[in-house]
Amino acid sequence: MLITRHLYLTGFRGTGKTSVAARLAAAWAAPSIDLDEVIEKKAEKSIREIFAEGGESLFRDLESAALVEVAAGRASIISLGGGAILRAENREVLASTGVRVWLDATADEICGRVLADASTADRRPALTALSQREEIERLLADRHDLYESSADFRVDTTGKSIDQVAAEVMKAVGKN
Ligand SMILES: Nc1ncnc2c1ncn2[C@@H]1O[C@H](COP(=O)(O)OP(=O)(O)OP(=O)(O)O)[C@@H](O)[C@H]1O
Ligand SMILES: O=C(O)C1=C[C@@H](O)[C@@H](O)[C@H](O)C1
Ligand SMILES: [Mg+2]
Repeated sequence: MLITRHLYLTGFRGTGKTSVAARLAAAWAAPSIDLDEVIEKKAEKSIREIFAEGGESLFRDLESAALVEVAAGRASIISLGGGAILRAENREVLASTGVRVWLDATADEICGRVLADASTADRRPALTALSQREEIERLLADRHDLYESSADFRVDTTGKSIDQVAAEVMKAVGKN
């Protein structure tokens, strides 16, 4: 299937953006881009190293630059970092260049997924001084309205398999 606009997957860490993007890309034979990976490739550093060097503000600057670059490219399935919706300039790029699907999940579900996959926690530096569980709860609550207002569709992933979520995204955007 030929996609004519980007499909952006937004949502908190561990909601399945990268996993679902891979499924959609396979189903539609469309390119899939992971914004966190683009940032790491361009910087030639891991996200953890970028945070260690310049903190969250350096990471957010690199994230905004990477988003502008991929948004200008060929129509793709683009999985975003969990905080890509924080900056207004990013939200404008998303709204004007693609369809935005928010993958949501409860804090319990996210904790379970992140704890089950130790590499996820390792690849994502802490953004607060809170415990992992408290950080997830706090940021989910703080970001809720931004995720909501930055989305054309919301898909609740709690208790669903990656294949089920991918099928719901396809249904939501009207391409099965
Ligand atoms: N629906 C699901 N059911 C069970 N496990 C899932 C589901 N979606 C994702 N996972 C698991 O949760 C972990 C995180 O998934 P994934 O990397 O796709 O999330 P993400 O939203 O891209 O996270 P990040 O923002 O950290 O990049 C992986 O171990 C993945 O296998
Ligand atoms: O939730 C966040 O702010 C982040 C999520 C990850 O995808 C990475 O983009 C980075 O670790 C920041
Ligand atoms: Mg991801």
